Amino acid sequence: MVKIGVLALQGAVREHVNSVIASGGEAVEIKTVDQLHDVDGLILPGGESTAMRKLIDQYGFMEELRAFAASGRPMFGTCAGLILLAKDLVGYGEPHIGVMDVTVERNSFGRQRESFETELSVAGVAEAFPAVFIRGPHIVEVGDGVEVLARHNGRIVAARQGQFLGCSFHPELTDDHRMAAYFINMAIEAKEKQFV
Ligand SMILES: NC(=O)CC[C@H](N)C(=O)O
Repeated sequence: MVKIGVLALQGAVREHVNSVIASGGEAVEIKTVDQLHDVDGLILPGGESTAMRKLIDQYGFMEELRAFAASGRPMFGTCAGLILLAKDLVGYGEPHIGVMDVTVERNSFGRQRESFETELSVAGVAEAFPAVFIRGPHIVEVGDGVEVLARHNGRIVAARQGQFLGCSFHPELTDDHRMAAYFINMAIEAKEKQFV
């Protein structure tokens, strides 16, 4: 069994923990840097990326999150978490963790639709996945080696680059746990590779 950490500084943490458990994984809330050494994959939840960034700096997480990425273990950013992973942010100076080769724009879906649910085809995950958007970002551009997994109205809203998975929506807020299951599989595969 793989152990998945959920960065627990701010945002929709508990829902991700429940979703991982429902998919047959073990889940732990990550509150201290040391706990990162003990997990096979890491989920960066939705919430508010600027608030999360402040706490990341305050608790000395930044260097360790980059080291986590460099170790090859999978990372899954949902909504604000995707913003944290992106190498480039539209109109927003320096990136945060800056490891996934995508350019992300924040708050992409207009005011009257700040919050909505829609069904998406997510490659390799589901033909009709219930996607909840809450002031979500979208991916403007992807680098080489990034696979687009889903679009909404022509905009990229889910992508994967090897160990990195990102989506604009909140897969943990419904009882469809196929995104969590997909990520657990990424962690299983990455762990198996270490032992070959
Ligand atoms: N649901 C979310 O994670 C919203 C993201 C938020 N709008 C941000 O820019 O960080």
